[in-house]
Amino acid sequence: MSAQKRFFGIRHAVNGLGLFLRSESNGRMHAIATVLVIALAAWLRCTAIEWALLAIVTGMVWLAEMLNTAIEKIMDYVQPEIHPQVKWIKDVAAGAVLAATITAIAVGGFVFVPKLLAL
Ligand SMILES: Nc1ncnc2c1ncn2[C@@H]1O[C@H](COP(=O)(O)OP(=O)(O)OP(=O)(O)O)[C@@H](O)[C@H]1O
Repeated sequence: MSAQKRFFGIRHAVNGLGLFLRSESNGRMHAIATVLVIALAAWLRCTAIEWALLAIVTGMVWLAEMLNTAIEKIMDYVQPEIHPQVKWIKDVAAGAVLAATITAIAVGGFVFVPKLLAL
């Protein structure tokens, strides 16, 4: 792949991130939550491994939410009418976001709660 093609690929991906943040209230919520997690981790002086765990689960939530949003948009485009199959697809995609969020909350709890209790 040429360097120019690679550059434009990254530009489209950055554009996608911007679209998600501008058009989706969930995107802005994730951005605020991410800033809060970073601030809390810095304040509580997390170790490198704790930072890594927080980064992984935060990234997982972003990944799940962005793919869920893309799936919702595809379904609204190809099948705007009510259909049981669309319900199944959208519910399962939303379930992936929930699974990632529960994991992130659990890891956040394991990392932050003992540090907060020790203050
Ligand atoms: N075309 C459809 N046919 C059947 N059920 C649908 C359809 N569109 C939406 N639903 C149901 O409504 C739910 C919400 O779908 P919608 O596309 O409104 O997502 P949303 O409210 O924008 O979700 P999110 O909060 O994740 O952005 C789906 O999980 C599904 O159960």
